[in-house]
Amino acid sequence: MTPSQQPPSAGARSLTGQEPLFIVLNTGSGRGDAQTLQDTVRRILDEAGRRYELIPVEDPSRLVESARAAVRRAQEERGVVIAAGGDGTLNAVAGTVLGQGVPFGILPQGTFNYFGRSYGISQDTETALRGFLQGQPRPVQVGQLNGRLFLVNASLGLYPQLLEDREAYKQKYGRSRLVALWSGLVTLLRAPRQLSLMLDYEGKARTLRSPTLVVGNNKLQLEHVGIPSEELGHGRLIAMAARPVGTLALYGLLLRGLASRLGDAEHVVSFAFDRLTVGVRGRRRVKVAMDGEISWMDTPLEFKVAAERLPLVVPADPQYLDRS
Ligand SMILES: Nc1ncnc2c1ncn2[C@@H]1O[C@H](COP(=O)(O)OP(=O)(O)OP(=O)(O)O)[C@@H](O)[C@H]1O
Repeated sequence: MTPSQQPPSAGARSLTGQEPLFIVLNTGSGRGDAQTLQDTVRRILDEAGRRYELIPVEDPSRLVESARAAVRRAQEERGVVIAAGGDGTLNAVAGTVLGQGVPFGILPQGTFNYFGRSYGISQDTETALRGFLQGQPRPVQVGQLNGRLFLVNASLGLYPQLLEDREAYKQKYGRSRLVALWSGLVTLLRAPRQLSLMLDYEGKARTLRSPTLVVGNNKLQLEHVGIPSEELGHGRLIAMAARPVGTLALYGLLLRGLASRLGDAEHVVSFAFDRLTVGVRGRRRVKVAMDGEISWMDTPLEFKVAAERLPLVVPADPQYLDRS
């Protein structure tokens, strides 16, 4: 049997430490210098005597194409695909890895790095890479929106707007969590539009007027905004929406959310599901954000837990675990 004929679950095979590594690296991610990052990766892998190929991507519109080529090589040579970048980059590479029988490693380089942080994978490249070198794959749950993967969250309405404005602020004022917070406040000063949502899940149909709907697959982020996350990860995702409130109350609610106390608010509805269909009255297409990247999608939207798990390589030795 050739590697490409292996069943998809073979991606969770144990690593021997001899696999060649195909590293897709977004040179535009994070605040650090991409050259320093590449030098660090080369130094550690040369020292460890590992065979590897660095695939730097300068134009992010070519990320998926580069990731597909890396997956093909990894299938042919029983290798591992590693993504280096922010959650957007990890999303693009993970989307090509899922179901292909190839283990997946990450070197988080973004601003928030919710995905890596929730599995204890360090934002420090050296620690993350050393952790990878002695790590093993673990199957992790990912979500899908209309068939496209998300690692951390997928959303529509106000939340994608917040992200789009944040990106514009980032271009102007640089990358920091403070700039992200400030741009969020500015977005809220413009009156957000209410959406008429028709939700269908677990055999229930309900309608909801809300400026935004966010579906989360990340415990850390849910805990950060104060939403209960116990049901997450057992084949369930968590949806959050603001109940219909006046504009002024909405500002209060969203400010509380930015201050990490969204879950306290009686105006937030959240529920767990394995499959959720969302219609949006009067809209055939809506703007959505998936792991921070914005795109347009046809309605109705279908959110679900992906049937396949992603074989994420996580550090086996606790000295490399980093939850900061
Ligand atoms: N799937 C994708 N398709 C097109 N462009 C992408 C994709 N993923 C990321 N990008 C772009 O690549 C650049 C780097 O994104 P990435 O999310 O990797 O890092 P970041 O922006 O530093 O992280 P953060 O979102 O945490 O600030 C951004 O300009 C982003 O828009």
